[in-house]
Amino acid sequence: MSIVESPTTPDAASIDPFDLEFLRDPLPHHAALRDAGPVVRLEKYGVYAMARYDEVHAALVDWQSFQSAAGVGLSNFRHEKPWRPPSVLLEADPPRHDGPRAVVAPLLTTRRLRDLEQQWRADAATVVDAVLDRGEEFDAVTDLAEVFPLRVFPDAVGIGKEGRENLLPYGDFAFNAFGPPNELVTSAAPHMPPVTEWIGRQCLRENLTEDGFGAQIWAAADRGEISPEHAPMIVRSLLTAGVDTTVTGIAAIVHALAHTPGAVARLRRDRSLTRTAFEEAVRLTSPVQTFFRTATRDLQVGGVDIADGEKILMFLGSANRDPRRWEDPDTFDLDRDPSGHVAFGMGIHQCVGQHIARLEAICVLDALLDRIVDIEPAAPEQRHLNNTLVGWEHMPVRVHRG
Ligand code: HEM
Ligand SMILES: CCOc1cccc(C(=O)O)c1
Repeated sequence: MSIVESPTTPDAASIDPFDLEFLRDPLPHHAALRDAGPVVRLEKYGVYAMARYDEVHAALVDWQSFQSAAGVGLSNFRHEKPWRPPSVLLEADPPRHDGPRAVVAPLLTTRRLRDLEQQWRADAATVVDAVLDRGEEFDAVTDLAEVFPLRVFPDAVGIGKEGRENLLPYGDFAFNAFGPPNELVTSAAPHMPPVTEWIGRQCLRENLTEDGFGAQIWAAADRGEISPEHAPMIVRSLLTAGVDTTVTGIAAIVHALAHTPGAVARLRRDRSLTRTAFEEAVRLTSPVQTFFRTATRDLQVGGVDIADGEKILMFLGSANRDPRRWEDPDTFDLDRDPSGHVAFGMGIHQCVGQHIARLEAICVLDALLDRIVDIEPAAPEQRHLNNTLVGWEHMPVRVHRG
C-alpha cells in the first residue's frame, strides 16, 4: 500500500490537539499528522508530535531518551510546579519508579485477579440483567459502562462506601490536567478542592479495608519495599487511572459490536475470541489517546532535531490506526492479531492495571453474549470531551434477545 508522504502538510504544524473540535473528531487530524512526517512541531504549544506507530513505539520503549519524570502532560516539571505531587509511577523514571512498580505489578496479575473473577462475573450478570429487565433499548454508557467499574473497582481497592461519586470527576480532571489550561480544565477546577481532598483521605491506611489492593500496598511499606509516604500516592494512582479509563474500555467494546454486523453472533459461536475482541476494541478506540515525554538529551527523530528538555506528544490512538502498521486500520476485525497495539502503552510504564481493565471488560462482554443475539445503535451517540481520554457521554443501543 503506497502511503502519500508530503514533506510537510502545511496545516499539520498548526493543529491544536486540545481544541474541542479536534477532540470531537480526532481521526482526520491524526491522518494529517501521520502524513506530515514522523515528527511534526506543533506551533501553538512548541511541542513535537509523533502520530505514527513506529515512532510512538520507539519513544515508549526508550525511557532513557524520552523521560516521564518531567511530567507526561504538557506541563514541564523542570520549570513548572505540578498541580499535585507527581505520581511515583506514571511521572517517575528509574530508579524512583522501580520500587513502586515492583510492589504494584504483582498485585494486579491475571493469577491474582482470579479470586476476583468469579465475583465480577456474578456482578456483571446482575448489572446486565437489571439493564435488560428495563427493555431492549438502553444507554451503554450511563446504564452499563459507568455502572460496572464503579460497582467492582472501588471495593477491589478497598475504599469506603461514601463519596464514590467523586471518582469519575477526579479521574476526568486528572486526565484533562495533562493538557493545557483550556475550558475543560478551567470549568472543572473550582469544583476540585473537596474532590481532591476526598481522594487523599481514601488513600490513608485507616480508611482502607484490610482485604483490598490499598491495604496490600500499605503492607508493602511495612515490609520496607516502598517508603511509607509513597503508599498513599500509589493508592492514589490506582484511583486516578483505574476508573474513567475502564468506562471507555467497556464502552469501546459495546460500540465495536453495535457497529460491526455479525460480531455478536461470531463471538457467541466462539468465546475464545472475547480477549481478542477487547484488544481490538481498545486498538480501534484507545481510551488514553495521548501522553507526553520529555527529551533527556539532544535527539534526532525522522530527521527532526529535538533538543534536550523539549516535550514530545505521543498519539497512542493515532499509532493504533496507522496504515503503515495495520491493514485496514479503521475496521474492527476479529481475525486480526491486535497484539503490539499501544493502547496500554509499552515498556516500563506499560499499564500496570491492564489485567483489571481486561477482566472488567470480558466480564461485561460475556454477560451480554450470554443474553443477547445482536446489538445495534438506537440513536446518535454523544462524545465525552477530555484532553487525554476519548469516551462517550451517551451511547443509545438496542439489543435483540433471540
Ligand atoms: C482500558 C483501561 C486502561 C487504559 C487504556 C490504560 C492506559 C494506560 C497507558 C497508556 C499507560 C501508560 C502511561 C505512560 O506510558 O506514560 C498506563 C499506565 C498506568 N495505568 Fe493504565 N490504563 C487502563 C486501566 C488502568 C487501570 C484499571 C488501572 C489501575 C488498576 C491503571 C493504572 C495505571 C497506572 C498506575 C499506570 C502507570 C504505570 C507506570 O507508570 O508504571 N490503568 N495506563
Ligand atoms: C492511565 C494512565 O495512568 C495514570 C493516569 C493518571 C495518574 C496516574 C498515576 O500514576 O497517578 C496514572
